[in-house]
Amino acid sequence: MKEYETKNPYNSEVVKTYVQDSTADIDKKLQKALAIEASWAAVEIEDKCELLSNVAELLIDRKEEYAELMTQEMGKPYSQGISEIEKCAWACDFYAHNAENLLADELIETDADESFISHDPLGCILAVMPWNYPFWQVIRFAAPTLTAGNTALLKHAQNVTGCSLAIEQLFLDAGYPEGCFQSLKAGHEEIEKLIANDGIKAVTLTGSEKAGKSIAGTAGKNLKKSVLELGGNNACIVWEDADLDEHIDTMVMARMQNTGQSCIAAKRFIVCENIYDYFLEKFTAKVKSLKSGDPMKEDTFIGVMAREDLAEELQKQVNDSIKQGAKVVLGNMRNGAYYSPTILTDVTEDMPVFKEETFGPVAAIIKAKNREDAITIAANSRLGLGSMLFTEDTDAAMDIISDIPDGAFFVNDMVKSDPRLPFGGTKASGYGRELSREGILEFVNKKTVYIKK
Ligand SMILES: O=CCCCC(=O)O
Repeated sequence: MKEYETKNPYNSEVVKTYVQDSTADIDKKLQKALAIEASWAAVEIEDKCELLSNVAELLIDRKEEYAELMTQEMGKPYSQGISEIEKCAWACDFYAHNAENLLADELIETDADESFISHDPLGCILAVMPWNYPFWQVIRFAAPTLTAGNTALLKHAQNVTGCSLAIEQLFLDAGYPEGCFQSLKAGHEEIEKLIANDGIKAVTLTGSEKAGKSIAGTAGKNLKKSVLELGGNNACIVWEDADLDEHIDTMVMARMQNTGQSCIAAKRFIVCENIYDYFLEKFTAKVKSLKSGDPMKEDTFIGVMAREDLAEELQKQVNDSIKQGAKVVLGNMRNGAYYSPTILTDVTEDMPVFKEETFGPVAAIIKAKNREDAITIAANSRLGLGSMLFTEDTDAAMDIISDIPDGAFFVNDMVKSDPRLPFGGTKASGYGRELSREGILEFVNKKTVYIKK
């Protein structure tokens, strides 16, 4: 029997001790999922959507409880936890209202009497999810995937096991049949075995590039589909005509949300030299004004990082960049899992804070000669989740859409997910899309039906 603890990163107190699932426990859960696969797939779409509306309602009723749980387990500022749960409810409402249309047969005229694409569920989908948005990342996958008629097994990050079990209970309380959505308390070794099992039809991962390579490798070897949402090193490009008075708060939010622990955060600020000094002055002033502290307090914006080792790793990336010539304008102070909001200038393209994803409150600022130079610097990344551009010249912004090699391009706003829009990356940020029509169609059999009468 293997036990593990979840720990509050703010005060190091143990939140709870759990017993890890054995191989037999995991198999039992898989068998339970398989046992209801056909009956769940046969439930009318209207009824599935009603259950999803129940989830949305319960999320809103329980948002304080769930936000507190996230704060305890991974240090998310409470108020940002409330917003996360509200966003989960939004995604559930979106699919509750739109799934029927999105899954409808797609008629295609051919020389058959009738030809169309139908969308059948695949079966049991394995989801491997990270700790940074413990509810949102799961709901982003589960709301469309269950509504398409699949069942799901969730392997969540161990430090958010309480959230993982709360989500399982949430689906049961909303009226989903037992076995439709189950949480595993499993280690990585079990996941490899599970992917190879015939009962698992596909796998989705939100996580690191290393985890992506391993999971996609196992999935590929077993001819299973995978969707990967991996890291990001998003550029925030600031052209010389950007309206900083209007947008500086958004730019700061783009980097510092969730204490900087977000794949889609702005990590590299690439600023045209004509506006550089004014940008740095305003950006620094705003970052300085962010309140750090007890993540349970309503007015705390910067909490602790989810684990002390993550804060240490981040500080190492910063210190290695300083050795290569980066200058600290603000921050670079660590106390346990707390890492103070940090701004680095004189960042060059060979430094860790430019080349690697920084998963915490660190802004790397790079000066660009002009608009073209800024775009070239931004595109120099192995990752391709998204880019944002701030400019008053939206015609010029439209002209460079195809120069942005990422999964998303936002102009005068931060890269963010929205249930109505596809979400996913290119290059080492992964493949496949979540949310919107694209997301609900990732885990269906797009069956060609061709009928001659
Ligand atoms: O780490 C990834 C964060 C994704 C947040 C979102 O979907 O908005």
